[in-house]
Amino acid sequence: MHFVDESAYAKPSLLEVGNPFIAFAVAVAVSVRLIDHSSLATPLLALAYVTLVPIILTSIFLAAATISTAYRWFTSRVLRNDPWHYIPEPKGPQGTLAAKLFAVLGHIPQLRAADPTQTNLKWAKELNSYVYLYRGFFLQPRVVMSDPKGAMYIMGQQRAYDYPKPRELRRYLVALIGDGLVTSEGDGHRKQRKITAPAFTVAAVRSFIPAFYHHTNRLVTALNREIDATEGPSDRPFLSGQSQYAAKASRHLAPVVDMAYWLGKVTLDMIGEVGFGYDFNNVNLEEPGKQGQLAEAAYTLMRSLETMTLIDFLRAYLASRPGLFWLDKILPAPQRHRNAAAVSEVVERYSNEIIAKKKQAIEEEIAAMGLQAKKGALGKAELDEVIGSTTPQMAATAQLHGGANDTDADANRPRAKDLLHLVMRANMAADLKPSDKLSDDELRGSLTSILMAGHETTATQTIWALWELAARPAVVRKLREEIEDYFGMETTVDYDTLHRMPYLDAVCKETMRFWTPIAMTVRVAQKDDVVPLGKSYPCKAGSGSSTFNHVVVKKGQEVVIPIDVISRSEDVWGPTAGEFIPERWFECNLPATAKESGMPLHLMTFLVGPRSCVGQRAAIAEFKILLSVLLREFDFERVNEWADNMQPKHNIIVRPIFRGQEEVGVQMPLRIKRAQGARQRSGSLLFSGGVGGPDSPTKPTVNRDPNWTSGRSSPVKTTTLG
Ligand code: HEM
Repeated sequence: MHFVDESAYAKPSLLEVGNPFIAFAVAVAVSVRLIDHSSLATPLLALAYVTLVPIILTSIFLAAATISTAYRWFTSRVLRNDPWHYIPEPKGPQGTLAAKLFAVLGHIPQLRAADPTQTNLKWAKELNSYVYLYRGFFLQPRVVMSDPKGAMYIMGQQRAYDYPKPRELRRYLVALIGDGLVTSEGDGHRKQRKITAPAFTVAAVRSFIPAFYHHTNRLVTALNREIDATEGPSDRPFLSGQSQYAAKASRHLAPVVDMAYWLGKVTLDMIGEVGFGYDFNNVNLEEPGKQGQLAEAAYTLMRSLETMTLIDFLRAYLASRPGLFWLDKILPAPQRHRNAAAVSEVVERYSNEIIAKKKQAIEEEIAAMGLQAKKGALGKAELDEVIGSTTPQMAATAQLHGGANDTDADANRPRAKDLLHLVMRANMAADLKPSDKLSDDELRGSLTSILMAGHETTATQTIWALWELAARPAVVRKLREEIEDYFGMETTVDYDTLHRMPYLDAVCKETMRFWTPIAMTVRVAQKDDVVPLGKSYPCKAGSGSSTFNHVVVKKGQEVVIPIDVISRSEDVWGPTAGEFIPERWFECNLPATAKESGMPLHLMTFLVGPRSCVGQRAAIAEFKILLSVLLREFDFERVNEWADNMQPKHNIIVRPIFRGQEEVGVQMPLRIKRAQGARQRSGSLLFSGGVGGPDSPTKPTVNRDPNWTSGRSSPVKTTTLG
C-alpha cells in the first residue's frame, strides 16, 4: 500500500462533496453512541457495528452530495450568480439514461461515448469559444482551458504547484506505479525534478542514440522475419501479436501486422536500456506471457489503464473523498485492479534489485577512479567526472533479468550511462542538502515513472505517424528522399544530423500536433485565482455580458487542459487546423497566431513549465530514429476495408482501436512490405533475403518528387525539435 502525501492539497471547503470533516465527525459520534449502548463482545453486535458504520457514512455522503449538487444547480441555473455564470456550457445529453443521471454523471458520458477530441472540438465550435465549462460528477464545474495563454499561465513556472493533479487521479496512479516524478506534488516533486531533470541533458540523450538505433534495428530484423514467414492469408493468426482479422487480410510477403504491438515492445526495450541499463530483449520474444517478468508487469500495468470504465472513474472519484476512502476496501476490486496490484509488487521487487545493483556499480566506479577514500565527500562536479562506458559488472547487471539471450551482433557494444544511474549518482553528491536527497522509495518511484511515462507515449506517437503516412504516399516519397540524402549508405546518422533533417522534423512535429499521445491533463486549483486569456471569448447567452478575457477559478475547482484541442485549435492554426499537413511547419507557412501563442515550439504536446515532460528530448530523438529507419525499410499501408473503422480511445494515452474488432483491444494493423530499394547495409542491420538484403548490390532507388527540394540543399527554414 503506497502512502500518498496530501500536503500539496488545500483543505476542502465546506461545500465540497463528501466533506471529510463532516463525514468523520458524524462517524465518530455514531460510533461512540454505538459503543456506549452495546457490547462489542457479542459477535452479532460487532457485525452490526461494522456494517452500520459504512451505511451511515454512505448516507451522510449521499446527503452531502445531494445538498452540494442542488446548491450548484440552483446557483448556476436559477440564480445564475455562480462565479462561472458567464462561461458558455455545452448542452447535456438528450433523452437517454445519461440525461436522467445528469446530476450525478454530468457531461462525462458524452465525453466517453465518442472520441473526446472530436466532442471537445464540436463543443468549441457550437459555443464559438475555446474556453468553456462542462460538468463532472455531481455537477462539479470543470473549466476547459484551450486558450494557450490561459493553459500556460496554469502550468507555468509561477503557478504549476498551485494546480496539482486531482486526488483521485493521483491515488490511482500511485497505486499503479508508486509515488515518483509523475505523481508527486509540491515540495516532493520539486525535489524529484531537481535530481532527475539534469539526467536528460543533450549530452545524455546524444549518448542514447546508439541504443535507440540498436533496438530499432532489432525491430527491423523481426519485421523482416514476419514478412518472410508470410505465404498468404490464414484463418488463424500466424505472426506474433497478430489478430485473426489481420491474419485473414495478409498476403504473400505482405502481412498485416499490429504495429502497436511491435512499437510497444521496442520502446520498452529502449527505455529498459537507456532508463536503467536493463535488457528486456522484448522484441525477440513472442507473446506477453513469454516475456521476462518485469516486461510482463509493465505490459499488464499499461493494459489495466486501457479498460477503465465510467464506473471505475466514479468509484475512484468517490474513494478519493477523504471521508470515503474505505469504499476501496469494501467494494470488490475488479480483476484488472487485482492484476495491477500484483504486478506493481513485481515492479517494486525488481526495482529494489536494480537500485541495489546500481549502487554497487557506482561504488565500483568510484573505487576504479581511486576515489574511495573520499567516498561520501564527493561533490556533484567530482561525481560527474566518474564517466565512461558501463563497467563489466554493470553490463552483467543489464543481462541479469533480460527476457532472452541477446543474439544481435553488437550486443556487447559499450553502453551509455543510463538515466537511473545518472539520477543516483547526482543523489550521492556530498554537496546536496540531505533534505534534497531521494530516499530508496523515491528512487524506486522515479524508476517506475520513467519506465511507464517513457514507454507507451513514444510508441503511441510513432503508431500515429505510421497511420497518417500509410495514407499519404506523397509525404512518404518526400521523406524517403530526404532520409536517403542524409543517411546515404549508412545505417545511422548522429544526433545533430537527425535534427537537421527539415522534412523529418516537419512530419514529426505535425504528428505531435495532430495526434498528441497524452490528450489532456486535469488540475485542481488550491487557491482562488483569476486566469488571464489570450483573447476575448463570447459569454454565455443571457449572462448579461458580451465577452470575457479572464476566468475566475475557485479553490477546489478542476481545470481541464485539453492538449489535443489546443493543437487542433483554429484560433492557433487557422482553417486547416483539422488537417494533417507537415508543410505547415516550414517557417514561411507558420501562421502568426501559432508563432505568437508563446508555446514552446508552438505545441503543448509535452506540456510546459515545471510539470512538462522531463523526457522530451529523448522522446523526440527516439521518435525520429524509429520513423526514419522504419520508413526507409518498409512500406506501410492501411487495410482498405478498415480504414474508416479506426477510433482513437482515450485512457490517459490516446491509442487506436477498430470498430468491429473491439475484442482485439488497442491495435494498429497495417500491411507491411519491404520498401522498394531497401538498402544494402553496412554494419549490424541484418535480414534474410529479399530486395536489398545483405547480399544485394542494389543501390537505393528513390522516387523523386519533382516539386520537392530536399535535404541539405533545401532552402526551407524550420525551428527544429530536439
Ligand atoms: C512522444 C513521447 C512523449 C510524450 C508526448 C510525453 C508527454 C508528456 C506529458 C504531456 C507529460 C505531462 C503529463 C501531466 O502532467 O499530465 C509528461 C510527463 C512526463 N514524462 Fe513524458 N512524454 C513522452 C515521452 C517521455 C519519455 C521518453 C520519458 C522518459 C524517458 C518521459 C518521462 C516523463 C516523466 C518522468 C514525466 C513527469 C514529469 C513531471 O511531472 O515532472 N516522457 N510527458
